[in-house]
Amino acid sequence: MPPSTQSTHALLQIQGLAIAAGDVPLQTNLHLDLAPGELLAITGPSGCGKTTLLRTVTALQPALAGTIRLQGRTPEEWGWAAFRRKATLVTQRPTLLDLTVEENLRRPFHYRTAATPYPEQRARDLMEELAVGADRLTQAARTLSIGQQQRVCLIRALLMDPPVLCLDEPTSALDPDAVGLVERLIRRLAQDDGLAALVVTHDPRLAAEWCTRQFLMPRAEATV
Ligand SMILES: Nc1ncnc2c1ncn2[C@@H]1O[C@H](COP(=O)(O)OP(=O)(O)OP(=O)(O)O)[C@@H](O)[C@H]1O
Repeated sequence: MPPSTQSTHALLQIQGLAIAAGDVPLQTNLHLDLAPGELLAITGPSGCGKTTLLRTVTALQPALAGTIRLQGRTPEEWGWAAFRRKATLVTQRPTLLDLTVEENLRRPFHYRTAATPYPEQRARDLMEELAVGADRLTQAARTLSIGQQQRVCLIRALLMDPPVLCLDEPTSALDPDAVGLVERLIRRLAQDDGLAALVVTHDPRLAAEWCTRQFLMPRAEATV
């Protein structure tokens, strides 16, 4: 059997996926399904390709083989930009532009593929809920602490309402109180709105308590 974890009503369906660093294969024949509301922890040894999997699933780098379908359609069928809005990566290291927090949050809504206007009140509410504070919307984003920046990156992704979030070590820079706030928010969105997530983590508590299933990725097939 290939390494796999399956669910019954797939929102995201990954079949026979081979992921690589350059052209060196890290994992082959991966099969993963994700249903609405599911939070799937991706765990495994350092260097096995967890981040690479998230980058491949969000169409930021090509797969060596296999198919990815979101709501039944491949990235090519969605169009790359539209697909990335529906399967959105929040990277481990914050990636904020040298602008204010609010300008960063508004940025994705400038593009043609944005279907809705910037949800100003929701942004304020999420800034409060994650204890960054709505008063920081006018602050230069890169002057926030790394933990605050990590939460702003999560808020930026959530404002686009993606059906699938790919979270790479989402709590690595957070203190325990902030971890609790992020956990409560993600679980509520999963329960109430059917948000699904792939969550890469080295934290066994996060994998066991936040997530509804776990996928343990084996060691990389080749050393890069
Ligand atoms: N752009 C790249 N060029 C060369 N090697 C790369 C590149 N990206 C990833 N790799 C290599 O691919 C392998 C997998 O990296 P990846 O970041 O996906 O692992 P990971 O499982 O997320 O690791 P960790 O748990 O340490 O974060 C590593 O050996 C890494 O050095």
